[in-house]
Amino acid sequence: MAGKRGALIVLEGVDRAGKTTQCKKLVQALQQNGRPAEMMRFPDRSTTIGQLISSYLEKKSDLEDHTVHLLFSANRWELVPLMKKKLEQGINLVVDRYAFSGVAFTSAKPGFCLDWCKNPDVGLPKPDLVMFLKLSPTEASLRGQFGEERYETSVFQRAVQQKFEHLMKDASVNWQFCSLGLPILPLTAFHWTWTPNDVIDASASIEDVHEDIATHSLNTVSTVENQPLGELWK
Ligand SMILES: Nc1ncnc2c1ncn2[C@@H]1O[C@H](COP(=O)(O)OP(=O)(O)OP(=O)(O)O)[C@@H](O)[C@H]1O
Ligand SMILES: Cc1cn([C@H]2C[C@H](O)[C@@H](COP(=O)(O)O)O2)c(=O)[nH]c1=O
Repeated sequence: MAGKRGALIVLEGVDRAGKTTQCKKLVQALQQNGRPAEMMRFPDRSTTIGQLISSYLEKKSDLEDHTVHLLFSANRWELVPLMKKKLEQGINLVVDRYAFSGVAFTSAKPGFCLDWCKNPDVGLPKPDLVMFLKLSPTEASLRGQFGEERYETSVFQRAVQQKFEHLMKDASVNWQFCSLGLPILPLTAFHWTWTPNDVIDASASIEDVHEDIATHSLNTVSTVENQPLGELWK
């Protein structure tokens, strides 16, 4: 590797957690700090594979569950050469969802184990930082357009959240946590406000969440620029 490489930064979370909003703000902030940055998102609905996925998510077509899982993964793999090229050019990539969504959403369906779901994504470029935006399904369901696409029910999102929590126990991944939103019912308070030691102190405001995300990202960008890119789950 000749020069400094860019960082691979991923934002994850349940639907409507604010990932896209924060990715856009982070790209702007990095650029304003003199760090080249671009946003990518998965699924990337612009490719041929992405269009199959999009039609499935919009409930215009049906796909067998294993098949759509592999399509989501293929959609990431088809973008790997471009991702590596940009990272080698020193461009920081801010990615809206990645393999963790792939595993969390499919393994929330009956009959899917975590290991089977992870396998197709083993060896993808490993994120230097994965930030998880935690939002209760109740609050998510109150945000714009929730319910239009497949998977957008509170029951399913709750199952997805549990799968994410399991994935976050994997210390081989550089997780950072953001806790958004206040608990609505006292009984759920412990669950939804629980955060591990390594916490981003995020409030519900877009600006406050952004500040935390930007701080962690700038640290990561500086730290990894001379380090080799890793391989996920290897
Ligand atoms: N911190 C926040 N507080 C209140 N509303 C927010 C916050 N962040 C984002 N929103 C709003 O919530 C909605 C969903 O935001 P956004 O599209 O960024 O989420 P997302 O996680 O990318 O959603 P999805 O994964 O479902 O596409 C938007 O209407 C956005 O303006
Ligand atoms: C990457 C990925 C995503 N999904 C799910 C998660 C969401 O419900 C949709 C994508 O919605 P967005 O508004 O475009 O973020 O797809 C999934 O099931 N598997 C995946 O790998």
